[in-house]
Amino acid sequence: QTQTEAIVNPVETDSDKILIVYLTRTKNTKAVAEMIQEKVGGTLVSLELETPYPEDYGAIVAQVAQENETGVLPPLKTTVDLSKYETVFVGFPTWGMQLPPPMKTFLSENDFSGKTVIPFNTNAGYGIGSSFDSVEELCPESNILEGYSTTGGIERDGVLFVMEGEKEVEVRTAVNNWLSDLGF
Ligand SMILES: Cc1cc2nc3c(=O)[nH]c(=O)nc-3n(C[C@H](O)[C@H](O)[C@H](O)COP(=O)(O)O)c2cc1C
Repeated sequence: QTQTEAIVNPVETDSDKILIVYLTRTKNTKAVAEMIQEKVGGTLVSLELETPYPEDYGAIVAQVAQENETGVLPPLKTTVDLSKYETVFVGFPTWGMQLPPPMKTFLSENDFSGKTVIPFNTNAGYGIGSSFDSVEELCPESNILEGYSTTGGIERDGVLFVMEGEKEVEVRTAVNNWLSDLGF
């Protein structure tokens, strides 16, 4: 079925028209973004805030919880001209079982209508929460393809970067299979 869909509605494989935007703190999501780029090409962009989050884990958890509760969209330092891109991969960790506030800012501030949007995620094992649903809500006029998610770090327990050794091999294989299924 996936192959039929790919023929009917082929994904854009011209790497000039592919953008990979990601948010990362401990670099697990960044590692997945780089694996995607190795397979499909495209431009990699890391989302940076005007005012960076605190280094301290407890402090960032508290700040994100407050932003999630109040709906505050933290201003971004990163700006991207989306006009030349047709396919946008958006990568983020799960934060407070939601889409992280900076990615909410990015998706709210830019016009994704008519574009293909593909989410990817790392998390501490509790899953994507409402994050993929939020991508759909914030990009109502986009063609959202099936996303990819894997476990990353567990910062609460002092586990930061895990995308090395066997884990890296396993994730690279899964990412390549997912991208093939999408038609890349
Ligand atoms: C502020 C904050 C909130 C988090 N909330 C969750 C969560 O709700 N569920 C979960 O599974 N992991 C949660 N995590 C863990 C991250 O999703 C996980 O470590 C992820 O792999 C980090 O990605 P990164 O290395 O790209 O920053 C949270 C991490 C932070 C810093």
